[in-house]
Amino acid sequence: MKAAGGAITFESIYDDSEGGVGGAGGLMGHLANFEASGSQSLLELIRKLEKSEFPVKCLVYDANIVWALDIAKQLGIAGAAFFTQSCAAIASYYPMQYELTGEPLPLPAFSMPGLPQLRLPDMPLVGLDTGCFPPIMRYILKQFDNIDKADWVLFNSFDSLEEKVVKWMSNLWPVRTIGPTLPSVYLDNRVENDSDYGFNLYKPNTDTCMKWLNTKPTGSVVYVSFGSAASLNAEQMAEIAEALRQNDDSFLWVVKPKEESKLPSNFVEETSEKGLVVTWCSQLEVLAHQAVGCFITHCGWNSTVEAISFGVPLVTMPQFLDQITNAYFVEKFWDVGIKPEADENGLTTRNEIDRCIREIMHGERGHLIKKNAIRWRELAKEAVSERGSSDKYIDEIIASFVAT
Ligand SMILES: O=c1ccn([C@@H]2O[C@H](COP(=O)(O)OP(=O)(O)O[C@H]3O[C@H](CO)[C@@H](O)[C@H](O)[C@H]3O)[C@@H](O)[C@H]2O)c(=O)[nH]1
Repeated sequence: MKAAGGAITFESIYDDSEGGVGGAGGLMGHLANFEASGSQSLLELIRKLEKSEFPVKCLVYDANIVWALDIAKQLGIAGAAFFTQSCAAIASYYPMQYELTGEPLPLPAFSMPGLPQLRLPDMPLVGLDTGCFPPIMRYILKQFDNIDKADWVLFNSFDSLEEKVVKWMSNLWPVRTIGPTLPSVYLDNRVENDSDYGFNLYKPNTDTCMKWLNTKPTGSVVYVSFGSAASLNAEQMAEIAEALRQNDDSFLWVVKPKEESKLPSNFVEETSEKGLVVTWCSQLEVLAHQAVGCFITHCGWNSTVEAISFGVPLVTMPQFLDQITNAYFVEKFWDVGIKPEADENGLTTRNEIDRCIREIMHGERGHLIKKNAIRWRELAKEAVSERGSSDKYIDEIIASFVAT
């Protein structure tokens, strides 16, 4: 598949919910408002484009936005659901939808040896909500309401990474893995000038991070980030801080502005010789840097795929939802990371984190994990290279519209 920088144009849809997620109705209120105003605005946009040089042939929508598919169908265009979580995570939610409705599952649930079948009351939602079945879970399961009508079901994954589950899921829907969905400059470098897609990405602190990483030896830095949504409690933040302080390796830690007050006092100043703390960074550039030797992560799916694509070993500290499944696959199936054990109070202690960093950075197991990580990195590249699985699927999908 060929694409040229600048071949993508952007249009916006209108969302009139005041304050967004932070508004009076919170997340659920925002989602309801978004449905009301966003669906109308999306409909108008597609109708406007019908008369343009580039009428819409297919609507690729975040699978969480189920109403987008209804609009595509209403307008007679194709709809492709794009899941932003792994195939395995989505497969683990799927039976819960049937648990909820009481209908029988159309096929036996996907099972992996050692991966427990999640049931509704087990869903780990720490930090998101309380109660065994909060509204957010109901919202997630809504993804399956109309999925049978989607023309394609896409994942930011690749076939060899999730072979068994992709096979299982293909009995349900027209599944295609099209990942890793990273700029080609980080993978096979086939697309010219694509690093920024012609627009400015949000990349704060890049110079600071790159200059600092450039001074560090290969594989010597521990990168720590918990993505955009997770919020650790102060006690857990302190344990990570002390682990990084007592460990001999250098570290680069992304601490979001709302978390900064949870750092032990004077931590940044006292560790400035070996550590850099920033509020955000360009994670792709950091993970691609040869100085990074391991990544302490919450295992959000994007971070997991990115680390796999760059061959960076992981220390996993999942917080909720799919992150638990991702961490499980990282350790047990792909063998690219280690999960520190939490104590009886759910706290992952400084000594345990430190032990895992040492093991990954300098231990025998770490050596094997690094080798595996490099193998997965090659498979990720292969998937998006000419005639690789993801490349072929993208061609197939595009060809299906060109033909119509
Ligand atoms: O300093 C940083 C930190 C993160 N990132 C990027 O931000 C994204 C973070 O995504 P992810 O790792 O998936 O974490 P979350 O933002 O927490 O993702 C939410 O959405 C994911 C996809 O649905 C789920 O897998 C997670 O559980 C959910 O928390 C990645 O692309 C990172 O490269 C940066 O660029 N700079």
